[in-house]
Amino acid sequence: MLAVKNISFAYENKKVLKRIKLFADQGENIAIVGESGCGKSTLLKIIYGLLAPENGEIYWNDQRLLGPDYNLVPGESFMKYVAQDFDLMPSITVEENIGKFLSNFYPGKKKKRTRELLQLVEMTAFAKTKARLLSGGQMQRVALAQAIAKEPEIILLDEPFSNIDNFRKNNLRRNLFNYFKQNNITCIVATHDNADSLSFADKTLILKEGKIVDQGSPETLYENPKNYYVASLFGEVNELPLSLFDSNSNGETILVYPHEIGIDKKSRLKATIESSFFKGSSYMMKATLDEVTLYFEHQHKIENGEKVCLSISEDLIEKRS
Ligand SMILES: Nc1ncnc2c1ncn2[C@@H]1O[C@H](COP(=O)(O)OP(=O)(O)OP(=O)(O)O)[C@@H](O)[C@H]1O
Repeated sequence: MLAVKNISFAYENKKVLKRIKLFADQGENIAIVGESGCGKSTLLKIIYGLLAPENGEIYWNDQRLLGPDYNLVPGESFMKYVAQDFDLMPSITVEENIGKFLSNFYPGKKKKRTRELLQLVEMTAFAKTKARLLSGGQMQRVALAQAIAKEPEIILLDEPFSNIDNFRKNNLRRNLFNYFKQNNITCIVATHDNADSLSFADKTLILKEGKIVDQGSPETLYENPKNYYVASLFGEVNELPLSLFDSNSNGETILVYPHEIGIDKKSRLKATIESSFFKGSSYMMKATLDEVTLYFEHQHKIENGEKVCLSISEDLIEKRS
């Protein structure tokens, strides 16, 4: 188990992390999400041992991780870290870049493992290509293969798919996160990508200005967001005055995702369409309702200026208010 206990950190006198607590079981996948600059990368660097915390302790099982003030070479043998800037050796091939993390003692075993890793990150076709000729996304895939070459017990990933095109990203993400589960590798991933934090995380931690403001299963955080900040990390969300639905309300607001708003001719909530955005499987409609701007999803495009009656289920209003 990874136990991060009350970590605080400042760059010179700029406080960046405040009393962070994080626990991850063996094989657990934890996503750290939050706005840019909230301290996600800094937290990973501290866990890995690149930065020394001002206060607090980190343990892997019963072993205290002492950090850069005690280790000449950062990191521990059971832990790997893939940063946003991956440093491959430019003048050697992809397979050599991966192979340099494997033992030369059994050449047959090394070859087989390199092949496996190339397949996992879908880079087999580039095995003989020099690293300097790769695109950013291809380099990122090689860096991921390097990190898992020796089967770490825990892996720290900083925006692991940020340079990878959508075409490959979904498959690669499934392959890797399944691989971690199958091999019981603990994974801590700092991410802006909802698919990482919603679809694959066992637990999501929400960071704001260096503090954990909420944590829980992705379903719980998504269904019962504590506030607008939490909900907005998962995508578009409306913060609507409760007075739209309940005349007795006292300035309270309610969070509603666009797909939770429907059209119902019997509803008294009459809105005017302002614009529409094609999203592939649906349209995101921008509308105004009593001078409030809101977004809702609809299967078909509706023309600007048209009036529609919108509805939100009473159960949802009760749950979120
Ligand atoms: N080497 C540094 N020296 C001084 N300040 C730094 C340094 N690195 C990061 N910071 C500051 O610390 C804060 C946290 O940065 P960090 O990179 O951890 O955020 P992040 O949540 O990972 O951001 P992003 O999502 O944009 O990668 C930011 O305000 C950043 O400007």
